[in-house]
Amino acid sequence: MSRVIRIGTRGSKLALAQTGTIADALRATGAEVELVTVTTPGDKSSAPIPTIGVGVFTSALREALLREEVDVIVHSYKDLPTKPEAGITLAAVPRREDPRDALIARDGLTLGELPPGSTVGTGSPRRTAQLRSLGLGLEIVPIRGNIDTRMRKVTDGELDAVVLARAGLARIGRAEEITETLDPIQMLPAPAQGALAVECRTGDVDIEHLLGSTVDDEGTRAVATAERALLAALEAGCSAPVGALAEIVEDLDAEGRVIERISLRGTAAVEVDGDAVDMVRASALADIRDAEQLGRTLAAELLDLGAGALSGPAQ
Ligand SMILES: NCc1[nH]cc(CCC(=O)O)c1CC(=O)O
Repeated sequence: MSRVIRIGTRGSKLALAQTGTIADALRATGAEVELVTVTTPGDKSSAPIPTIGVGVFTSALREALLREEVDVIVHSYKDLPTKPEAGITLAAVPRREDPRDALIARDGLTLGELPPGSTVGTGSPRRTAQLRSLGLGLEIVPIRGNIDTRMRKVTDGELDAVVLARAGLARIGRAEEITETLDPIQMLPAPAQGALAVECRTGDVDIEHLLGSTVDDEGTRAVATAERALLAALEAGCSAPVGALAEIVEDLDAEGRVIERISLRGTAAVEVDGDAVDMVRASALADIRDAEQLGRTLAAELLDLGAGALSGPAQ
């Protein structure tokens, strides 16, 4: 392709690392690539995300794309609103990193080793609800800021621990400070956590094909589709925090041939007796081509189990 490909990115260390992987992959095909930094309201405000709303990190990038200031934009997939945006195409979902959440605690402690009353920082209603439902007597402290700012609260002794996405820590080179990678049995990640979403303008077929043939990963797209379909269906029916994790598993068909299926686990919070929080959980298996339907079916099951009795945005 003879034109220079302009990739829009937020300026944070994490965003630059994520965009850098896409830029490198495109450069490896011989393309000429330029990075354009876009500041978003989410970078300027320090208000809690549930207050300023989902989309704070993504709308400014999409506006720059639609104004033709850039040709490609890269998001953390989990930060994208579930509602599709007119004029914008999801051109690639690259192979995802480890989707799990991670604990960074003082003195190398694991979750089970933190004494009751320990302070754990997170701004995520999903992480808060799941930590509470573990019944460990932890005190959850709302925090915000970039990954380095959050980690500093542990090194400075202000908090006993923080919970962050493993993928983000790996991308900025701080994964070795993780003291425990949380098992999805205890902590289901956010839908599409660890995955990137690479968008271009609808109709920009050169770019769409280039992205589709260089950085798209079919398996990641399928698991992210299942997780996001679950989130979208629950957003429509409730406002509880939601966790989801889909994985590709090998199974046998009726004739005994090995086939790939998607296994999906989901959780959502339910309020019991005032402020006590419980989580409902469910899981299901489907053909890899039925990812979207699988997400919707599991969401319906969670709603039947009582998901949605809690107020606050799903994130
Ligand atoms: N909401 C902030 C955000 N968006 C993406 C990541 C990490 C990378 C990812 O999950 O893909 C993070 C930080 C975190 O949750 O620890």
